Amino acid sequence: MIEIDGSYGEGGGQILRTSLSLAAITGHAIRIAGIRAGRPKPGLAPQHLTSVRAAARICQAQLRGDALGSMMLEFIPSSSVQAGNYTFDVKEAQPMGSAGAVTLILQTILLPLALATGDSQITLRGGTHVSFSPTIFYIQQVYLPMLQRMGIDAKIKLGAWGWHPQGGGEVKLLVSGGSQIEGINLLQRGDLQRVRGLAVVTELPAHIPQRMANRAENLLTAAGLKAAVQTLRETGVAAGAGIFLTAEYKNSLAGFGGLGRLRLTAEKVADMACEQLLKFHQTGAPVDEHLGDQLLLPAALASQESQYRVAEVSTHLTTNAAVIEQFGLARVTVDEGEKIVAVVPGSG
Ligand SMILES: Nc1ncnc2c1ncn2[C@@H]1O[C@H](COP(=O)(O)OP(=O)(O)OP(=O)(O)O)[C@@H](O)[C@H]1O
Repeated sequence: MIEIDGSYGEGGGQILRTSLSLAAITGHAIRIAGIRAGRPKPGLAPQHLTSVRAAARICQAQLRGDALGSMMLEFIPSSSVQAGNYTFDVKEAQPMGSAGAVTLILQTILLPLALATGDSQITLRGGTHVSFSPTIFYIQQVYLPMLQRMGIDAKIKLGAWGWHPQGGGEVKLLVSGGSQIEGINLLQRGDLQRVRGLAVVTELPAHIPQRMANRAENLLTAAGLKAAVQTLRETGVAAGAGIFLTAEYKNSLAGFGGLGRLRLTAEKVADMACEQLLKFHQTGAPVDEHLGDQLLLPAALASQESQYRVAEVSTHLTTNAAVIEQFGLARVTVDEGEKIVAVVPGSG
C-alpha cells in the first residue's frame, strides 16, 4: 500500500487526483491521509468524491473513506483499467447540486483510459466553467491539443454550460485507448501567431458577450497582439458569462479566462482575462502556470524524457512532482531559476 500525505505542499485536491490516476494505471493500492488539509474546508468535496468514484469504477477499486468531508481514503484497484462507456455526475455526490469541476474529474480518468485497451466514451455532469480549475474551453484549446502532441487522442463536446454555483453542465469525452505516450520538448515557444477567444453568456443579453469581446480585442490590439474574439449567446440551466482566450504561439498554446459574476462589468471580466494573458506573454515562456502542473503526469508516463519551461513554478507543480516521484514512475527536476521542468520517466 502506497501511503500518500494529502497535506503535503499545496495540500489540495490535486494530490488526490494524481494519486488516483496513478493507482488506477499501476494497480497499486493507496492510502491517502490528510486529504485537502491545506484548504479551509478540508476533506473530499463533491468534485473530489466524484473523481474518487470515477477512478474506482474504471479499475473496480475497493474504497474506504469515500464520503463527503472524509480526510482519509483507501483505494485498492482490483482490475486493470477497463475502457467503456461511463457516466459521472457530481450530483450523485451532492444531491443539492454542485458546480464541482468536471474537467478535474476528466483529468483524473483520461490518462488511465488512454492507456487502457479499447476506446471509451464518458459523459460528465457538473461545473464546466468554474474558477480554480481548467474550463472546458481550456481543455479543448490547450490541454488536449498539447496531449495530442504527446500521442494521446481525446475529444470533448460541450452539451450544456455549467457555471458556479448551480453546475448542471454536461460534457462528452471520447478517448482512444492503447496510447503510446511520447515526451514533449517545449523550451522555446516561437512567435505569437494570434490570440483566439470566445466571449459567451447563457440566459443573459447579447450586449454582454459583445462588450467582453470588444474590450478584449481593443486591449490586446493596443498591446500589439493580433486578436479575434467570437461571441456566443446560449440557453442554459442558469445565467452565466465568461471570456476565454488562447494565445497560439508557433510551438505552444496557453489559455486564460475571466468569469462573470453579479456586479462585475463585462469590461472588467475581459480585463481580467487580458491581464493574465499579457502578463504571461511578457515572460517569454511557452507553458502557462497551469499547464505546467498538468503536463507532469503525461510526461511521467511517456517513453521519452520531457523538458519544458514554465512562466511560473507553482506549488501545484512541485507538489504534483512529489506525488509522481512517490510512485517511482519518473524523476522530476524543477530548476526554479530557469523555470525549466525535466521529467525522466522510469527513473524515480
Ligand atoms: N485558470 C485555470 N486554467 C487552467 N487550469 C487551472 C486554472 N486554475 C486552476 N487550474 C488547475 O486546476 C487544478 C486545481 O488543483 P487544486 O489542487 O487546487 O485542486 P482542487 O481540487 O480544485 O481543489 P482545492 O484547491 O480546493 O483542493 C490544477 O491542476 C490547476 O493547474
